[in-house]
Amino acid sequence: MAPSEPSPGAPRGPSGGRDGGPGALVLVRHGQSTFNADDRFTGLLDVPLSDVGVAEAGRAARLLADAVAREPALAPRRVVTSPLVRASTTAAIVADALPGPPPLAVEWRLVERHYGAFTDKPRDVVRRDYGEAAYWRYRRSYLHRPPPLADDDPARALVDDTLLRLPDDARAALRPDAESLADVVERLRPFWAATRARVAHGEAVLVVGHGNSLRALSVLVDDLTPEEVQDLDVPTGHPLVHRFTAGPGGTLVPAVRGGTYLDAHGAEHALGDLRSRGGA
Ligand SMILES: O=C(O)[C@H](O)COP(=O)(O)O
Repeated sequence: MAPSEPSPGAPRGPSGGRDGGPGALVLVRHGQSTFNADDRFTGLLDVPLSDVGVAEAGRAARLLADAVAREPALAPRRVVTSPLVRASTTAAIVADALPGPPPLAVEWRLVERHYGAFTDKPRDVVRRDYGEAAYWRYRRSYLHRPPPLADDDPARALVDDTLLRLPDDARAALRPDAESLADVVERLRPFWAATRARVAHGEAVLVVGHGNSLRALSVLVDDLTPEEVQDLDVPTGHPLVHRFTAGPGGTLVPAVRGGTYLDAHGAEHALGDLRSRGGA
């Protein structure tokens, strides 16, 4: 994610949680999926974790359990996950390692960005077919939507299958053909408002999502500009802790903009690898 620099003017000090201040937000992108391993666009397809991904989820679980043992205020009272199986499997593995264990809640707003016509396509094929400039624009820009998923595309039935399993309000709110990152930010706003209120009241919340749904959530958490989020990447299976101090009117002031990885060295290594392949 973004370099861990203090936000200008942000008061220092850990999240209070049990001592009366705000709680914490822990973000985890699911472990490597079978499509991540094959370098294919996934979007709304419901693909499982690879064996590497299961191991990454186990590592995330150990990292967070160790951190909670050192700092009990970090213990999530709830785990909120995207309904897609790569995320919900990761969430279950991590939750099982935590005291409680905390209950799992499913939140459709955390599903991955709808990648439109790119869904199910190998990244190198899209790059070849659309050209270098368009490939990067569609992947990294804030406002551009990928070309729409056509009705006769074989991926259409798979995406519809996912959409059918989501609640009615999700189907009404999600664009059926493709999403920009800005679209994902908009659908996450109500989720962040509810989560921010919990954190402001001292709760620690663990959120398990996807490369782009977590990039979009970070826009809201850290008030990132479109330029800042363009360079933001999220490695698989690395817990990222956001701590806050209380701001005016129940707002949260990030103590460290971009948050802090529990395994900073490992996350940096994973980010280098991810960036060498063009990011999430
Ligand atoms: O291919 C995609 O949809 C994204 O780039 C990554 O999605 P993921 O975080 O669900 O792997």
